[in-house]
Amino acid sequence: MSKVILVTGGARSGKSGFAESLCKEQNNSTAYIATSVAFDDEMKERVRKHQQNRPKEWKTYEIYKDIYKIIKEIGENHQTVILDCITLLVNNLMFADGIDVDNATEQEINELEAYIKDQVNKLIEEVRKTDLYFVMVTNEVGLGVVPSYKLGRVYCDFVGRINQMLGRLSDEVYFTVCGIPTKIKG
Ligand SMILES: Nc1nc2c(ncn2[C@@H]2O[C@H](COP(=O)(O)OP(=O)(O)OP(=O)(O)O)[C@@H](O)[C@H]2O)c(=O)[nH]1
Repeated sequence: MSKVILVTGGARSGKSGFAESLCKEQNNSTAYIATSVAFDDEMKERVRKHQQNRPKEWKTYEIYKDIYKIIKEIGENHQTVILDCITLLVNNLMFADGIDVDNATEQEINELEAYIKDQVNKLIEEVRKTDLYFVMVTNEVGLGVVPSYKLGRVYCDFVGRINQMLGRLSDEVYFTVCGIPTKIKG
């Protein structure tokens, strides 16, 4: 039976490190799903350090679209998965494959959100068919003020609602503040 865990928190709250420690405790074959795309040199350097610092035995998959399609294969070869992170998955689906949000109609925005939710739902559905210990990292993006520009508001709405959906679908949820994780579900 699978176990699905969601770790949320602000930027630099220690959420990725905590999620990795949960996976290390499992002490078995682990896959790392990276949803980020390194666009600039600073991000490339960040990614390089992450790769250097995680256990050499972990297998890395760099993917943000149709992740559900590789879950069966991952489930056959690994027992544990860390997906870092949901926020960049939403970001990339919005910008790489999505629409010009600033000039989009309400219907186009609703369709884009439905598409991203469908990607996330299918992912969890596939995970539930496996015995994976599946840890997802996300950002708690809505703790500040509501952005004054449309793109920011749409992004916060998408991530907030997808986090709520994942909160419902996860067996355990942790909230990380100042490097301290607190279990808020399970
Ligand atoms: N493409 C790619 N991205 C990676 C890889 N390893 C890590 N990342 C990305 O690095 C990001 C996490 O980096 P950080 O900015 O250091 O962490 P953070 O989540 O903001 O901060 P914390 O809350 O402290 O964890 C995630 O979005 C990952 O997708 C990799 O091998 N390839």
